[in-house]
Amino acid sequence: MAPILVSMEIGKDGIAIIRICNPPVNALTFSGDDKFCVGLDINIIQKVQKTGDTSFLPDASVELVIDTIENGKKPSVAAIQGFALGGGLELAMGCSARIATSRAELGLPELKLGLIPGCGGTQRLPRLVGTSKAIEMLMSSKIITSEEGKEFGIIDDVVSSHEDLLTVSRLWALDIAEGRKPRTHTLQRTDKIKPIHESSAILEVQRQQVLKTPRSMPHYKVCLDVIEEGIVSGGYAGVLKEDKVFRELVLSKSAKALLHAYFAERATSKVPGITDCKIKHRKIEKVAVIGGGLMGSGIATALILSSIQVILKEINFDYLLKSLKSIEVNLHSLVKRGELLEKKMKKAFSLLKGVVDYEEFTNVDMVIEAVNEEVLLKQSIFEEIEKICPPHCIFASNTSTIDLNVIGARTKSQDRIVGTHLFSPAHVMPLLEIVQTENTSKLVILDVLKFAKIIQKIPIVVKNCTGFAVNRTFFPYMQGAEILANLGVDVFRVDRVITEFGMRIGPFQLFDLSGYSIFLASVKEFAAAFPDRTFQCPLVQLMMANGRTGKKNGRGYYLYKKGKIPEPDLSVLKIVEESRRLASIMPGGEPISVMDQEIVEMLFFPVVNEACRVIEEGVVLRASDLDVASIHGMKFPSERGGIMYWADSIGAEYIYARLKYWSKAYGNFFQPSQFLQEKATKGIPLLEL
Ligand SMILES: C[C@H](O)CC(=O)SCCNC(=O)CCNC(=O)[C@H](O)C(C)(C)COP(=O)(O)OP(=O)(O)OC[C@H]1O[C@@H](n2cnc3c(N)ncnc32)[C@H](O)[C@@H]1OP(=O)(O)O
Repeated sequence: MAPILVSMEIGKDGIAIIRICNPPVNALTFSGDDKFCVGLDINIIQKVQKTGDTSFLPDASVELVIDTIENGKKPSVAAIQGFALGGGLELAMGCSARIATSRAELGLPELKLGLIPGCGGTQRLPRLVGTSKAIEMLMSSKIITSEEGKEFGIIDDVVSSHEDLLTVSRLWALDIAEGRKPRTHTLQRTDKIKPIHESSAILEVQRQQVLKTPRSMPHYKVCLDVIEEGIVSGGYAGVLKEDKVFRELVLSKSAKALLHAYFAERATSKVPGITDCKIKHRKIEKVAVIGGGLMGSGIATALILSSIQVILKEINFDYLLKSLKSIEVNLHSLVKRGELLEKKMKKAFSLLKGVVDYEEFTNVDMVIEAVNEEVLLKQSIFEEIEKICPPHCIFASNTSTIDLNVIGARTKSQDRIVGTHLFSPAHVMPLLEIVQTENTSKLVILDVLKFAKIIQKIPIVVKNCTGFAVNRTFFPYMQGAEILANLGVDVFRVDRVITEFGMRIGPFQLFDLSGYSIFLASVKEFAAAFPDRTFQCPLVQLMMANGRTGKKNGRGYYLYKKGKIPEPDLSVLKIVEESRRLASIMPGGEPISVMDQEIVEMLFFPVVNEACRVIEEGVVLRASDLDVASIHGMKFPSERGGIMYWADSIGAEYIYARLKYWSKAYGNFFQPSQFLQEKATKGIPLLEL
């Protein structure tokens, strides 16, 4: 690791400017060129986790932040630009004042990494913004703007430019040093902290919330305990407890898994042969979206929120108005949830233009087709846009199943065709699967990778195949649930066990939410591509024949009523019985008996198995891409590190043995892949290629 450059320069006014430079993001440093500090160097955390030796962690909490900065002889002022995150914001909160540029971003995201702040953040944040706000910021790991920071009480002054930052910070330092402004010691402040009984009540409400999070996430509750220690016994005692807990948590199972997920996510934007070459990406400023249904309107929402100009095309004015309305609803719901300012919503909406023809397509940089999954329709659209769009324009399809070569078969622009598979709702779900065919140019992939960054999506670059990486890998999860139901396992028990494992909802509720007809269309595609391992299950058709369409008509495995939590509909059990009779896969005609753990394994081991095939076929660049895909595409619990990390924590040998056993008992669906067998026999982790 290169040494961190520290410089100190004393100006004529007697104010010393300390700069510590540690590119690219100033990990636990004061002030580099464009980022204040993004917190403790995460590579150090990784080193501690690999070695089990916590002595690699800096002893900064008391000695540096309390003794030197907060209680030192001279007052200090934090001049913040870029990011002040984690330990970076904690250093700033130890200063007597904080000045930030208007574009600076602040936050304590440690809980996202399975940790709690370790430099006094659990103590100083409540003292600056009040207990409730501090808990909200900590629990959500949310990053806020400097304007919000000022409103909440973290930031003392916001300046409009980089040039003003040092000038204004210097003035603040002089004013404090010469007594014109008070020198504050955040840790000693009590004005924002409510009396103990009121604070305890706030903390108790949060504890009840935390109980709802998976058991494998201890740090949420521990964080509340540490905040409480500071309220009951004082800030200094709180800092000491925080330091102790931080060091324990670094080595916890969930922190290791979450850090793996963090590094896996970082890796996805690095594509050998593309991002390491000297190709320069082009700007994507104006995008046409074709089709304004659920996906298209979600995509348009995501784009305008990222300041991209959007032309939304529908086939007639009726449909167009509906699409524009959906986008408006999407934006309003973000405002209502406090995730978007009214002003920004208006600006976003002004970037949208609805059309019913191709006239406006002459100067777009990219087209994203998001119409129904009909091959002929998509082919004619691509043929049409090739005639109208400029030669640099990228032709993207949001298809989740159809072969991109088939979609682009009637064009000459094979090199410009790419898959941009977003997940619904597209303005909320963070994953973007970028599908490259053998003809897609490197430049187009590079452009779409940059585009992903602009629209704040996590990209994974995958090869063209049925279901691509995410749907293909997770299709067996839904099929596994159907098999279990037909083997005699209660559908509601399956959902309960799976949510206890950490999935947000169980597979049967997922059937209800995603819609039965979409699932049936996938079964058709998968049966054609992988006939040997696709289970033809009568259950979904039976549900539809009984007038159930899931959430759409309020009746599925669950009953859906506006504003109410979905309730299991026990009358569905008769339909499940009928399916069991038709499928006839119960050994000896009797329901099988399984432990809860086996339910988890029978659903997720087939996923691991398919993931192995996806890796072997080179559909993904690295096995850890499937961890990212599982967390962000399927909501696999991040504290388990993703599907492959979780599989490795169990071991390929055990997974192989279980699949082999089930394949003999229940059929080919469970047949272990060659890749898994090899890894199991050689004892090599699945993440190791
Ligand atoms: C004691 C304390 O309480 C404990 C802590 O502080 S724990 C650390 C808390 N801080 C964080 O979690 C911040 C993590 N970083 C981020 O969220 C994002 O990187 C960011 C929002 C700061 C910047 O995003 P962006 O501008 O898109 O740049 P991004 O590509 O992510 O990062 C640039 C490089 O900096 C690295 N980096 C970012 N944060 C880092 C950190 N805290 N330590 C070491 N490296 C870091 C990234 O890995 C990346 O390296 P790479 O190019 O080799 O992959």
